Amino acid sequence: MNKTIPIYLLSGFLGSGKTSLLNILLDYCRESGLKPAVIMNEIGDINIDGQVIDIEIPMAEMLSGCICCTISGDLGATILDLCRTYSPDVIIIESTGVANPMEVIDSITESSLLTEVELKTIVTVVDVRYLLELNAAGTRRTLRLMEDQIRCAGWLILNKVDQVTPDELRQAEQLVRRLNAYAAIKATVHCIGSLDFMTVELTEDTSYLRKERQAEQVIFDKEKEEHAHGSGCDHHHHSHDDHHTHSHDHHGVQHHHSYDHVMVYTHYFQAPIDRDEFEHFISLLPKEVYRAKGILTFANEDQPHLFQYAYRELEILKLRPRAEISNVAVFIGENFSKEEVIAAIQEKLLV
Ligand SMILES: Nc1nc2c(ncn2[C@@H]2O[C@H](COP(=O)(O)OP(=O)(O)OP(=O)(O)O)[C@@H](O)[C@H]2O)c(=O)[nH]1
Repeated sequence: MNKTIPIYLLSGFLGSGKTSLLNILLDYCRESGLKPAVIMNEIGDINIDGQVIDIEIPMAEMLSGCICCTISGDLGATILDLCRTYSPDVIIIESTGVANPMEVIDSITESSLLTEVELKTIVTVVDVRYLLELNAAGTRRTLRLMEDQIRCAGWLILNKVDQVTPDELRQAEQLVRRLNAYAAIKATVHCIGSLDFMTVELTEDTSYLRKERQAEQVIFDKEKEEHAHGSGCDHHHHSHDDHHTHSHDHHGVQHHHSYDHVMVYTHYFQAPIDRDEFEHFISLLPKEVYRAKGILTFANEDQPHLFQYAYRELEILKLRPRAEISNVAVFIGENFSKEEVIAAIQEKLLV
């Protein structure tokens, strides 16, 4: 009999730490002798994060869209293809930071009709400082998406706790607990120590999601009548069809897309750039560009570098990429002017 392949879905807003968690999970798989396969989804047209994944690990890239909507139809086919080609012991999906996990569940459920896969759990990584900032500012759209990601989780990783005080961490814990009364919560730095769910889930049959979805169908009918609440995957009273912003229509309820307020600009550099000038350029980025990442060749350095910029923090690491990759940077944010970014690149970096 075929074994059922567990799927873990990593969720969380842009820059929260999903790839950091993915790398920890992959290390765990290697140490445990498990054969993983990875699906990486990026809203940009290039997979920067995938370059740090071990070349031996089968990886499917789903680019230029979000698996929760624009390319959701491809996810089932991608899962099927990975299963048939590699027979992995486990599949880990890293969704874009703007994905609404409930939509992804639909695609995974569809693929489970075609092959023996089961969504084990959704792990949502939360940047605690950013969550508190958005909550204090009452910034609706992004906050709402983050809240949906939190509601959907079976596990919640409160990450980047090095950037908040103990009191702020308590506030964040209370906030996420109000949104999700049932998820296990772990506070981490760089997602370290967040592996409990993998070890627990791999040995148990946690079909809580399936059970909830059956319950949701019943509740949905009731809620449609009441048309009462506006959000989420709350484990008790969630209705899949009324919880978020999405562009298509489910059961007659119109939605807007979760991430159409998020913009992406990809810049291909024609020549190596000066590292100091690059760091200066990054420090001047408008606050509307809250996430950037890329692979860069610096002048007078032979090895390429991976750069990560998330909410004013820049990190640059040497890299041995999986594949030959261009000198490229992806800028992500809300309502920023691509022309201004291009002009700044030309002025400050002369490329
Ligand atoms: N200070 C601090 N930085 C962190 C922590 N966790 C991750 N980072 C940094 O935050 C940046 C983004 O981390 P990623 O793991 O790439 O986040 P992500 O969620 O995969 O990002 P996207 O794929 O763009 O959505 C990187 O520079 C990380 O090194 C943390 O706990 N503390």
